[in-house]
Amino acid sequence: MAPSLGPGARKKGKTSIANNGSTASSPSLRSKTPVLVDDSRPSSSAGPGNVKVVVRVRAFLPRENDRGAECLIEMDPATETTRLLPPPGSDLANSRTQSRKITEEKSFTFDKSFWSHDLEDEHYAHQEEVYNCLGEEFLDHNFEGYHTCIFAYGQTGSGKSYTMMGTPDQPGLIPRTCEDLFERIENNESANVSYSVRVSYFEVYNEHVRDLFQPRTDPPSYLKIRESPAEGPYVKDLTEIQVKNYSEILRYMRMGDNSRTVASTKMNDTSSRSHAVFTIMLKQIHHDYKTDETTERLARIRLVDLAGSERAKATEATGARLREGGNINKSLTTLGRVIAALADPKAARQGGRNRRDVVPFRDSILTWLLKDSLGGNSKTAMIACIAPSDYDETLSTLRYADQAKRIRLQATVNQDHVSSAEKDAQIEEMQETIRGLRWTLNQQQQAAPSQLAKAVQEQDLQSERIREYTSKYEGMLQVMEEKLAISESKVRQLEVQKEAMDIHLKLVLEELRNPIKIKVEEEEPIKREATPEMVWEDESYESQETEDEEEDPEHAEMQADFEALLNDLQMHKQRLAADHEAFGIGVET
Ligand SMILES: Nc1ncnc2c1ncn2[C@@H]1O[C@H](COP(=O)(O)OP(=O)(O)OP(=O)(O)O)[C@@H](O)[C@H]1O
Repeated sequence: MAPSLGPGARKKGKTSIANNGSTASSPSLRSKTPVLVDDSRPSSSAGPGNVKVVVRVRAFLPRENDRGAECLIEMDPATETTRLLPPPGSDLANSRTQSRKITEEKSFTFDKSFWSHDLEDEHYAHQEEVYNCLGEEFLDHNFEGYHTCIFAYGQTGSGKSYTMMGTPDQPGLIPRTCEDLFERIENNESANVSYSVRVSYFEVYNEHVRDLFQPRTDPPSYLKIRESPAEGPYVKDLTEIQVKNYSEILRYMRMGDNSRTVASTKMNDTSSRSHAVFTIMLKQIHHDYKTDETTERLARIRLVDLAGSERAKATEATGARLREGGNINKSLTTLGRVIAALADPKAARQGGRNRRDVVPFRDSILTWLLKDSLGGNSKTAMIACIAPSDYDETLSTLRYADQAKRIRLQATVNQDHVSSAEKDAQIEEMQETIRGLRWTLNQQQQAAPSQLAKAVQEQDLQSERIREYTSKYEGMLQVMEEKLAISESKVRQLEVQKEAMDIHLKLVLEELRNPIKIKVEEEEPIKREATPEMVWEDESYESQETEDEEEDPEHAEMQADFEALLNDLQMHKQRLAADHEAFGIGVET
């Protein structure tokens, strides 16, 4: 059996893009270990397991119109080729390029080129098209159980934030992904699948990580990075919020976005001075009522708006802005070195430990945190955003993008089988740890005055324990919520079965009350009149039929099944009510 875990199907009327040929129901849900994707199958134009790279050029901004800038970009929608033309001699903004006298036409081919330069053009790519061509395909992968990452790269003011976040009128890839995600969840009527969606949002500013779901403090509070063998590098104590619907996720997204470090520079009125990482964790929990087995699929959706590379001269930055710019450029240079190392076939061939040593992930916070998305278990896409009239910066962005195309990834379906007993054991273990932590905290609070000084010294240790206690407690609540979702799914499945049984029983009873009369051929009565024994036999048969109606074993068996089902349903409803009471969650049963 391979039930569909989720509404992986795309909405009607949207641009359809080939994916890896995998479906939501394959590979088998029973597998305990992650399943490796078959890279030999035909795939999208990105090639199997490679980073998908698209390019988008924006329209002129008022300052570019004012200087009479010329568009240096040409795109061919048929071949997905992007051409960068040399700037005209009269363009002072490109004077640095001309002084070197090495400007020439350059041509690149990517998986998709979005022409967003001229609104009047028939090929103009709106926000919706960018989502339909990229976001939708990546959300399909998430429902299949893959981690994904989409990051926007480009010089300052090239349209990264516009593409990722957009405006209230022209929402970008992040709000569209959130909307489609909840639309798919709500449209999935399968009684045996439950969902859990959690979000987090952080920024990397001046090589520090800041939680965008926490209010700003003075001095600012920064988070630490840890690495786990299973998950790789992660941000410790980062706020993760469970969200139930689109409006809720939108509210948190806006809240985090308003908290981002933004400043006005000469190149961009609202320039992002940090790299922002919006993460959605999608968990699909499939429960099979008949076997009482639970399978979980986890997908991490990472949407990254990088800060833009900038030339200090062009931005005319000084002081804090200059320092920010320096840090931004430093981490982007490291990103460039990481991409170059990953794209290098020699480094890739080394594999294993050596390969990791060669790639300088640890040289910046950004690359360290994106390690998994760039060189590991993820399907990843890069959106190279370019301005229409900056030769040098655009060439540098296109070269980055060209290198990124060659990075091969090892995406696997993140799927696990968890029995009810294992979940219970997990909760029990967590409760035990929490009890222990609570006891230690109480002991410290009740410490005698003589011990107080020592306790003060241990303040750091204690706040660390409180943080650990809170995070364990939140972890336990999450597992309990998942258990509750499974119980609710059981009740839903039983109700569906009961409904089907009700209809079936009604039909059977109806048929027994009004049996279908078989039309007798005209010549038969004539025959019967001739043989009275047959009339007697028929009568006997009729009376037998009446007895059958009363004692039909099939009917009795069905009745027994139905009663057992009702008992089951009653029992699960009682358990569910008890769970609700135990977890203090007021949900109608
Ligand atoms: N496709 C587009 N259509 C219309 N306007 C756009 C488009 N792309 C960008 N813009 C406009 O260009 C300006 C700069 O865009 P944006 O802020 O997204 O750049 P950025 O690359 O994020 O810059 P930074 O790195 O400095 O944060 C904004 O005013 C934005 O509205």
